[in-house]
Amino acid sequence: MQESIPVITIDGPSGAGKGTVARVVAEQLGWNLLDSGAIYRVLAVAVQHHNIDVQLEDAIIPLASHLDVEFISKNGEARIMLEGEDVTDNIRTEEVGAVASKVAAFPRVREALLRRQRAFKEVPGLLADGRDMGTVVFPDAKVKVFLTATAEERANRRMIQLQQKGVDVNIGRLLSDIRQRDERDQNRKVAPLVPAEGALIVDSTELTIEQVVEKILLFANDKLS
Ligand SMILES: Nc1ncnc2c1ncn2[C@@H]1O[C@H](COP(=O)(O)OP(=O)(O)O)[C@@H](O)[C@H]1O
Ligand SMILES: Nc1ccn([C@@H]2O[C@H](COP(=O)(O)OP(=O)(O)O)[C@@H](O)[C@H]2O)c(=O)n1
Repeated sequence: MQESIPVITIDGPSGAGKGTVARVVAEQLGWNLLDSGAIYRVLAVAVQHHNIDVQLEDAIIPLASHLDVEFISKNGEARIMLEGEDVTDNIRTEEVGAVASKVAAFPRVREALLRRQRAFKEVPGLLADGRDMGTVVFPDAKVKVFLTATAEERANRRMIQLQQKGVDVNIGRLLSDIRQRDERDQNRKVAPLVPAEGALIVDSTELTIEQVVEKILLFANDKLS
């Protein structure tokens, strides 16, 4: 029964560590993983590829409904394909993140992506990360977490992450991009970024990845037992 499949949601702002922590927890539990931000990012790349104006909700809806995205494993590595093209790396730029947060503000675009996200709920369980996993997509999830950190710490983490990939970065620009994205994600009319009711709020500013994972696993064990 679909209803009995357990779900853990991790929502929060950019750079809080959601993706990293969700991956580790999913591996430890042997559960499936939904990186919902990747879907919005793929849609952003599709909008760019098809030269669609990012302001035009009506033009983006059909693209969202028929988004030809596949999450596959190639040589043991998780890859993301858009219309047959490997976009795993292109979707991770700050520019694509900014476009993703613009298309994500359209209610009917979000609606068009709902079913696709819910389809990730499969046995033995699901770890879902994003902005509205606990509030809208999986409101019945037994375990909900809101992971955050200061904007300065998140910009710093993003800087280190980009530098490791050999990308030249400006910390001032990163911080202002993160603040703009926070502002858009928190203030949009539909599915704004807010902690779900009953969510465990974890501020990771002063915590290591291992400490965050431990807190979530303890909370999950308690809620699921
Ligand atoms: N608690 C932490 N302390 C230090 N660095 C972290 C922590 N959590 C995540 N990171 C690093 O911060 C960067 C952004 O993490 P990520 O999981 O991509 O965040 P999000 O999915 O919330 O945007 C990654 O390079 C990750 O390794
Ligand atoms: N469930 C989700 C996930 C992402 N998004 C949007 O998609 C953008 C990119 O999401 P992401 O999770 O990949 O971003 P990062 O936290 O990795 O920077 C966010 O800024 C949100 O605007 C959303 O609206 N709802």
